[in-house]
Amino acid sequence: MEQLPILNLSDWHAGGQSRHAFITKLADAARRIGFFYLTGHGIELARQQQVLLLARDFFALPLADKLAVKMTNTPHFRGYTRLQGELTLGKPDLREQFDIMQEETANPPRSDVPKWSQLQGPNQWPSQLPQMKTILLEWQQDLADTSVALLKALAVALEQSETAFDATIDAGPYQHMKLIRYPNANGETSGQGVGAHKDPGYLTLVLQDKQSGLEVQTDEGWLSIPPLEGAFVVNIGELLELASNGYLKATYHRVTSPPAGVERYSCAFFMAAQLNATVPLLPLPEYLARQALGPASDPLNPLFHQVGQNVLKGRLRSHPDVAKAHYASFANAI
Ligand SMILES: O=C(O)CCC(=O)C(=O)O
Ligand SMILES: [Fe+2]
Repeated sequence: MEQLPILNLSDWHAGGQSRHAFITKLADAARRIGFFYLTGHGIELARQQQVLLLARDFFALPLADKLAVKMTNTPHFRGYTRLQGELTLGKPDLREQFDIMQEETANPPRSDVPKWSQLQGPNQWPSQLPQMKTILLEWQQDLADTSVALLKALAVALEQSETAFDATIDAGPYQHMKLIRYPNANGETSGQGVGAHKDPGYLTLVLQDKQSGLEVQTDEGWLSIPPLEGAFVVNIGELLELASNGYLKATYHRVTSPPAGVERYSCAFFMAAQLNATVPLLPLPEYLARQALGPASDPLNPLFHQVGQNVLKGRLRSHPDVAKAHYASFANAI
């Protein structure tokens, strides 16, 4: 079975022939597989290792310390989710995670503002790891910059202006990241680290430790994506599939629990349009439009051009405990 293509982002920044070759390779990977490795992004190996180490330190804290920053504390979908606290395909995922988004102030809940404005708010930080806030916020910003460069390259690959998506991210793209720990299945439960899903946003960048487990759906079955030192695994999200009328592919992927005696750590970063944006349907030239099959949307996750509503719906479905605690009347309505 084939390997994922490796794209070097410094080719995009170099311009000229290198940029041209990068765009051609990117268009092919994003259309055929929806996944690729990214190198040349300028984020040093030492920082990648630091973030994975931080994940280890955080998950090694006593459960009570982790629960002090649990996601259900607030309506903003940030903080700690314990093992099996999240659902994919209606089934609990065998992973624990710590989520942050942009550091923001909360909007007072009011009936005349959209419900998704409650996604915004402050992050929760564990007092035991005082360095965590600075490290992760800088990391998140650097990954946002990297993903915006890729978004521009994808616009060019679709024969659009580099600025085609700018209006949807001009107040800063939506940023969301998770530290994740996957324990081994221990023979007790299914090995669903995370069930098969598509990511909802524009682009996802995943950093894996040395342990495989990520798998991508292809015509020939599930393709394993082993870690490649220094590289991020990048995938296309549903908003890009939607914007390109299905020319770009948001691909199903999943994580299988590691074998006995092993655990797996990863850090996933999700970039989307800003919450108040409406995602454009790009006017593809005829020769590309002919190959656009229409978005093969996940029937369990209907696509919304309106980003805030789309993001909130996904979060409510993944985190039923937060939905119950903070969105009770609303969750029933969608
Ligand atoms: O942990 C990984 O490698 C990927 C996780 C993932 O697909 C997700 O959280 O959306
Ligand atoms: Fe994912």
